[in-house]
Amino acid sequence: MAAAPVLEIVGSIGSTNAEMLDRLRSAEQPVENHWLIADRQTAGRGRLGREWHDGAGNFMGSTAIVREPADPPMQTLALVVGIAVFDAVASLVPCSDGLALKWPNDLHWRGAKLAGILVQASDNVAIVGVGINLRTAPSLPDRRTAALVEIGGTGDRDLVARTVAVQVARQVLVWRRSGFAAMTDAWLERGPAAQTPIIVSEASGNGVVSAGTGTSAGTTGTTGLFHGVAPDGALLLQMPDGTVRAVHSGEIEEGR
Ligand SMILES: O=C(O)CCCC[C@@H]1SC[C@@H]2NC(=O)N[C@@H]21
Repeated sequence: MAAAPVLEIVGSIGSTNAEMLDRLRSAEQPVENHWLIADRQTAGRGRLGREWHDGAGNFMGSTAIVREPADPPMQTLALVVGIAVFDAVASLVPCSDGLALKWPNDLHWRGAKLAGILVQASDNVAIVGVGINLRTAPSLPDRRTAALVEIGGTGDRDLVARTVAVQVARQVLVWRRSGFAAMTDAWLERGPAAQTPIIVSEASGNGVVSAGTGTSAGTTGTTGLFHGVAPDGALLLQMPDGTVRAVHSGEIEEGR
């Protein structure tokens, strides 16, 4: 069994991920199961170079996963943490029916974003950052957002922190013992239904670029059907001609 998590709580900070990366650069030895949690972030980061919006009473925390020689590929960690965050949140809401993972690692409530995960890996350490809207859902021009208290869940940040930390430790243990290939079913049980129409914008470097092979009102990207996730964490997209294509980085939205 993993040791009990240590929660280091700070007031205002730029970004818990950036702080953990700074600690790594200053040769501080990272310890697993240690979470740095901020009351507020002034420079929160999201995937693909986006900003992560700060909100009073929300959960914003990061931890380190230190690579062991026999560990599965680090790029699958983000999906593993997605499973953990799903389970943590599901245990803290009265009914989890509307919760779903969105590839690669967002958590949605009836299509509105509730939580996001940012994994930043160096050679042998992955910094895993988790943001969950507990009390404040930011207003964004391009997406719907939700907060846990709005859906009947807890607004107790420290309870959420403990629950997330325990679930992440649990899923990382499963990942280490069995590999992500053995966890794809667990991800799919929490993810979109097979054959859901989706539009994929593939990422290159830090930004999202359209693959440019299809269009839908106001959106460009590759349109296809959700076909699952691969053992290496890639999204499997079934193309209109029936072939299946693996997408390693990018963004999806539901199509029609
Ligand atoms: O959805 C995303 O794009 C990922 C969002 C990750 C946000 C968390 S909040 C704690 C940690 N610190 C950051 O700056 N980002 C992550």
